[in-house]
This record gives sequence, C-alpha cells and structure tokens, in this order.
Amino acid sequence: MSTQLQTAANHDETIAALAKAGRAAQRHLARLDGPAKEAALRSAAAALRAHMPRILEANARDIAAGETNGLTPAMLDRLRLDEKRLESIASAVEAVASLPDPVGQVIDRNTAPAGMELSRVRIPIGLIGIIYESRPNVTADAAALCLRSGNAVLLRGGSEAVNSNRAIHAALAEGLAAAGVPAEAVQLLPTQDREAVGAMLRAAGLIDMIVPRGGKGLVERVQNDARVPVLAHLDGICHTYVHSSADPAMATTLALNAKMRRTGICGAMETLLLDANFPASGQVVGALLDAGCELRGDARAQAIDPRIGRASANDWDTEYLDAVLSVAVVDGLDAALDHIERHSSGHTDAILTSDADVAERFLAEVDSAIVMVNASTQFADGGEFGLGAEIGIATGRLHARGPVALEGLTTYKWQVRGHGEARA
Ligand SMILES: NC(=O)C1=CN([C@@H]2O[C@H](COP(=O)(O)OP(=O)(O)OC[C@H]3O[C@@H](n4cnc5c(N)ncnc54)[C@H](OP(=O)(O)O)[C@@H]3O)[C@@H](O)[C@H]2O)C=CC1
Ligand SMILES: N[C@@H](CCC(=O)OP(=O)(O)O)C(=O)O
Repeated sequence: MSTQLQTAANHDETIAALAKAGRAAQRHLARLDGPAKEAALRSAAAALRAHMPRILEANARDIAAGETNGLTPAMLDRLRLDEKRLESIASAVEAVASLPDPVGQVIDRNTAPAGMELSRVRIPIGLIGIIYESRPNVTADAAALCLRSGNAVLLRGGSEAVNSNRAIHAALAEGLAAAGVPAEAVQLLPTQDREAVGAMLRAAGLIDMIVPRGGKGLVERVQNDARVPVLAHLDGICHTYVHSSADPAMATTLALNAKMRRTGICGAMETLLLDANFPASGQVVGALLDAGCELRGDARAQAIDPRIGRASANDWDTEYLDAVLSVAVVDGLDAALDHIERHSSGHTDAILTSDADVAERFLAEVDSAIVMVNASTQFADGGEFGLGAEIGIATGRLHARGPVALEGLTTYKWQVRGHGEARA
C-alpha cells in the first residue's frame, strides 16, 4: 500500500472511531429533555469563563504564529480573542441555551383519508460534521446550536485557530461532563491534516450531515469527496442591482453599507449592477471610490467615473472579501437577472427599487438562499434575522437555506396514531 493510501486509511479509521463515540453520545442526548440540555449548556458557558486565562493564552499562541506567518490584519482580527470577546462567546452559549427546544415540536397535524392521526415532529439530524474557518467563536456557537437541537457534533476548525479551538473545546467538554452529558457529544478533530476532512466527507452512514463553511478550496474538496449529505455554507458572491427607479440617497447608503461595513464577511456585496437608466450612478460610484473602495468595471461602468479600472472576465466570479468591487451597467431587470444567474454563488442578492412589480419579480426569479429588496446584503446573518445565532449561511438548495440555526439542524418524522385501521 502506498504511503498516501495508508494515510487515507488511517484517517478513515480515526473518523470512524470519533463517529462511533459521537453517535453513542447523540443517543444519550436524545433521551434528555429541554431543561437538561439547557443546564448542560449553562455549565459549558461557566467552564468557558472559568478557563478564560488558559483560552486566552492559547489564543495568544495562535496570534503569534499568525503574525509570523503573515496573516492579514482582517484574518488576525477574526482570530483574536480578549476577555470581552470570550465573555460574549460564553453569553452566546447561554443565549442558545435559552432558545426554545426544537426537538419534539409538532410541525403540523392532519388526519389521513383512512382515519389515522398524522403529525410531523421535529427530531435531531444525528451526528453533524462542521468544517469551518479560523474563527474561534464558531467552535462554541456551533457546539451550542448542535447540542440544543439534540445533535452530536464533530468539529474541524481552521488551522490558524488550532490552539484556541482546542482550549475552547476542552472547556466545553468539561462543562458538559459536569452536567452529566457525555463529552463526546462535542468532539474536535485531533488532527489538522486536510486528508481528515476528506475522510469526514466520505463517512457515509457514520456522519449524518456535513456543513462545510468556507471558500473555493473547500468547495473543490467537497465536490471531490462528499458521500455524506452536505449542507454547503460556501462563498458569497453577492450582488446589488440598482434599478432605474431606485431612490438615489438609499442606493448610495446601501451600496456603501453592503460593501464597506465589513468587507471580509460572506454577505458583503462583491458586484454592483447599475441600471443603464438609473440617473444617479455617478453619485453611487463616487461615494464608494471616496470611501476607499477600488472599482473594476465594464466599459460602460468605466465611462461613469475615470477612477474605475477595467474588470477582467474573472472579476464577475471573484469574492474579493476586501475593499474591491466589480461594477457592470445592465439594460433593465432581465439583464440583471441574467447576470445574477450566471455569476451569483446562491448566497444573497439584492435589488434597490421603488417599483413594487419589479421588486416582486426579483424576489420570485432570483434563486439564491436570501433575496432582498431595499436592504443591505450585510444583513445576511442569523442574529440579524432574529434566530439567536447561526451555524452560517447555507448556500445550497437543500432543506435549510440562508441563516441556519436550531430549526435548520433538525429533520422530522411522521408519527401516525391509528385506531385499528387496515389498508384495503
Ligand atoms: N456561507 C457562510 O456562512 C460562510 C462562508 N464563508 C466563506 O469562507 C471563505 C473565507 O474563509 P477562509 O478562512 O478563507 O476559509 P477557507 O475556505 O480557506 O477555510 C475554511 C475551512 O476549510 C478548510 N479547507 C479549505 N480548503 C480545504 C481543502 N482543500 N481540503 C480540506 N479542507 C480545506 C480550512 O482548513 P485549513 O485550516 O487547513 O485551511 C478551514 O478549516 C469565504 O469564501 C467566505 O465567503 C465564511 C464564513 C461563513
Ligand atoms: N453572518 C456573519 C458573518 C459570517 C462570516 O462571514 O464569517 P467570517 O468570514 O468568518 O468573518 C455576520 O454577518 O456577521
């Protein structure tokens, strides 16, 4: 056997062992009622607070390594913890603990034509694998959401955050165990080897669902290896289309907010589509340029302001995650819809318009997880949608789309209560 095959086999074994332990812990969780899961999460939050010095020391090692390895200031900021951030991570775990337990909720009830009573009841998905970027808060958020919804979780965070994640995970596991919940309900992969990500994706029958949260490299891996159902949380190539009827002041404010509020998040606008008949395009692009954004446009966009550079074909499919924006001029709604269909990643797309019919067509015809009218794409967030927290933004077409929180981490079963009915 070649070394590469041996390595793959080893990773498959490791994942199988973790999955077995996770599945056993999940069966334990399934027997717990809402208050017991709430108590376990409060205990986990208390452990995070109790271990604050150890977690911050681990994070300082990640930050030092990140600085040595030349991480960008934006990445370092996502990685960095301090007492205040750690306190808000612990508070977020408590906030998830306070959310209503989704398990056992009756989605709907009906009577079958033959007379039996039918109900659809929410149940956990089972064991969920989550692969995510170097943001330590995701370790606690994802663990809390999974546990509250009765799922066990296998976590694989970004390599730059490995020490922080291990310290946070150790605290969570200690808190859960103190409340009588098996620590294996929340497990962290013991290796950062990317082959182990492949093994997670191949673990059909062991892991019930994988959430990959990341960009292009991860997408490719998922496409090559996934045999487990995938709830993709992938890149955000988000558009804002400024219709001819848009209010110029609103268009200027929202274009600036959608791009510049935080350029590094997946809900940031990456392409601005300006209608050829919108009269205030100069004002909108001027505001973006004055705010320090680099604009790359097609020939018609370049004619609006000489500071706009020339876009290449790649720009329309690029997630900059930076103060860079592609700009195209389009001839009406249909041309905007065509552009979005070709280039959107299915995350979040918005229209700015005062024409209600145009707005409704956009809402109906754009097939993205989140479609907005007259709002900033930066609102793509579970907290902003009132869901308490989020695993992230699901960009695919499966049962949960957009911000995924407790409900998105459940499936359902049919419960049938008969009175002796036999089928003819
Ligand atoms: N839809 C959503 O909810 C969200 C989407 N994102 C997207 O994430 C991206 C930015 O995050 P970034 O830090 O660059 O994330 P990356 O995609 O680089 O990394 C995310 C995770 O995937 C792993 N990974 C990446 N490539 C591979 C591979 N080929 N094989 C195995 N594992 C892999 C990383 O591991 P390793 O540590 O080894 O690099 C990391 O754990 C953007 O595209 C953004 O839109 C971010 C947050 C939320
Ligand atoms: N949905 C979240 C952001 C998620 C996200 O993009 O995370 P990251 O790329 O790690 O900064 C928000 O709007 O704050």
